[in-house]
Amino acid sequence: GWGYGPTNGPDTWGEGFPIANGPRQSPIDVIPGQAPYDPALKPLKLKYDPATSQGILNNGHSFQVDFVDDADKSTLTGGPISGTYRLRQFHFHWGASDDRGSEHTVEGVKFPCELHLVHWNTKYPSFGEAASQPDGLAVVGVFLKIGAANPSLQKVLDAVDSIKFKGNQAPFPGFDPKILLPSSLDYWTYDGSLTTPPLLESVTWIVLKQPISVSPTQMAKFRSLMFSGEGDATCCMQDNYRPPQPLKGRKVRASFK
Ligand SMILES: Nc1nnc(SCC(=O)Nc2ccc(S(N)(=O)=O)cc2)s1
Ligand SMILES: [Zn+2]
Repeated sequence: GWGYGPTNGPDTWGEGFPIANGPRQSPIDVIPGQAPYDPALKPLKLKYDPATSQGILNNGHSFQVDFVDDADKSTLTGGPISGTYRLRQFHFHWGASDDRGSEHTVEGVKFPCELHLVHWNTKYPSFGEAASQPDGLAVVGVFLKIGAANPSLQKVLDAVDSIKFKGNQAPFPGFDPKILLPSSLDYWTYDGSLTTPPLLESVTWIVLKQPISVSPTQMAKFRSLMFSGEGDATCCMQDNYRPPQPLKGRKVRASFK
């Protein structure tokens, strides 16, 4: 199956998923000077209930924290979207070294890691249904920048030893993802896609301008995970990011001046 290696990585995804060369693919390089302030954009409203956090899973491509999404308890409203989107999961993308790892870039600047909080539009009956609709998903992207150790992030990283291999999962109750967000919710927004197969063009991207911090030691913790199952030889889960894709005429808007 698809992955991030030399024989199954992003450059090969178009073979199995032709939409890889579609008109609204993600990630992109954000160029602030070409992303005008749009006064019509509303502030982001993120209301997360820690009681909805459920488990943490190594899915062989990243690791994710899954949320119970059978009620409007952890939601995203406002911002560029209309209606209510429910939080389903969050996960990360990172590099083998601190000079790369993010999916979105800012004027070519790569960050060592990027957090994605994945939400789906409740006008559709399920995540799976929403994932195939042009307004079905909304993903909040947060850059991680090398600096002081991040105690909120450490709560997630402390669980990583229990999910080292593909398919490993563990309970992860009572976690409030709001503590992972930066103090400013200023954002860039554009119409895009899932950044991994099936690369569905159903995502309203909301990329926060302000990064959160991560220490080099914390980055090493991300890289201690494995792409492979127990017993397989292959090495560390790292460089699990897709590079920026062509804008193809899309406009990026800013929520801030
Ligand atoms: N009917 C369907 N069920 N599930 C899917 S795709 C599962 C899924 O959540 N994929 C996913 C892939 C990439 C991203 S990302 N990196 O945030 O763009 C988020 C989510 S399609
Ligand atoms: Zn992602």
